[in-house]
Amino acid sequence: MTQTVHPPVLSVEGVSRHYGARAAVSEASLTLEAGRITCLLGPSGSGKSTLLRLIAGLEPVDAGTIRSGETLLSEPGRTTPPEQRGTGLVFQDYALFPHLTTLENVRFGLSDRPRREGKARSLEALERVGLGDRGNAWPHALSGGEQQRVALARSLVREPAAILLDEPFSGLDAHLKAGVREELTAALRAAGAAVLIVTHDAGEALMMADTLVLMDDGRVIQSGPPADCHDRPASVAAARLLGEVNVAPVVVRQGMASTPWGTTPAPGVADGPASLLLRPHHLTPGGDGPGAEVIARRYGGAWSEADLRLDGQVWRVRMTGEPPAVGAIVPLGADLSKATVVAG
Ligand SMILES: Nc1ncnc2c1ncn2[C@@H]1O[C@H](COP(=O)(O)OP(=O)(O)OP(=O)(O)O)[C@@H](O)[C@H]1O
Repeated sequence: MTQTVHPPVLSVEGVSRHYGARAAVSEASLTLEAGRITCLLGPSGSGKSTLLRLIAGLEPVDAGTIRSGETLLSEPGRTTPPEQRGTGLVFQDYALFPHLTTLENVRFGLSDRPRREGKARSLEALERVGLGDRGNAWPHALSGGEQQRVALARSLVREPAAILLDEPFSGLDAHLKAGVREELTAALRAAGAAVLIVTHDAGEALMMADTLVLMDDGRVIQSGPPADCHDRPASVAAARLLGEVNVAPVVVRQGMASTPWGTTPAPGVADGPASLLLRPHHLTPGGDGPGAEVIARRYGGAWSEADLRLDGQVWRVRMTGEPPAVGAIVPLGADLSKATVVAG
């Protein structure tokens, strides 16, 4: 079997950035690989944009290093300027020049090259994002998604080894987002560059990323494939970043945690109080689980929700079909193979 190789393009190791006494980014590490999309996800103020600016070379690091292969790009006291880093940046608002055509906007990225070469390469970049026939269009005549692809083409035309995008879908209407996301993902994958996308939308990150990097309070709290981060969260904060989760206190003894459904492994968690994490769709009313009281129900069409109380703990359950009536006592089952036990 052949294995796809994704060479590291950018290595960020232990970088920090302070504003006054406050650390916006603390000892963050990540690796961007060729042909792979990494999504940086975190709540507002967690340091995502600051980390992106450090990687782009728009700000100096206070600690740590950023390297491209063997080349050192950032260390305390030394920052290679953005235009010399081989990194393309796509801003939130696309920042197209309204008085330049689509082709001229893209060619602007190559204004240091001979005119003929610049034009040929710009056309090629527009073709790569599916806009080869829109070179003469003015930005205002393009949809939001098309403008975004022009911004991407302007970045791609310089053939960057890495492309950084800050909240690329935030300016788009909800009904456009899914389509634009697919188009942009396809164009980015076709380009073969290492891609970093900053977002605060968990659904978006889960769908787009090959690798997720979760940030909270300036720190990287978990990174890995989306399904691993979702199903095996490293902490309560990491679990909450990727969607709703039940958090229940449990006690760990000799590597096993006791739950209302029996014991479950708690690898690496010290004996004593800990937290059991279970997503609402891994709980089901019915079967032969212990009896729980329905205290709330929300019918939602394809998916419905109910809150069930069991031994003083309220569990959020997500199910297909109608939820049971409020006040009913129903058996509550859990898929313990999907449970995670974390410290704290
Ligand atoms: N230039 C600056 N001067 C002072 N503080 C800053 C500056 N830039 C960012 N901060 C602070 O650093 C922290 C991280 O900000 P950052 O913009 O990186 O977060 P974020 O995760 O991108 O947030 P959002 O999703 O809201 O854009 C915040 O507390 C912010 O107020």
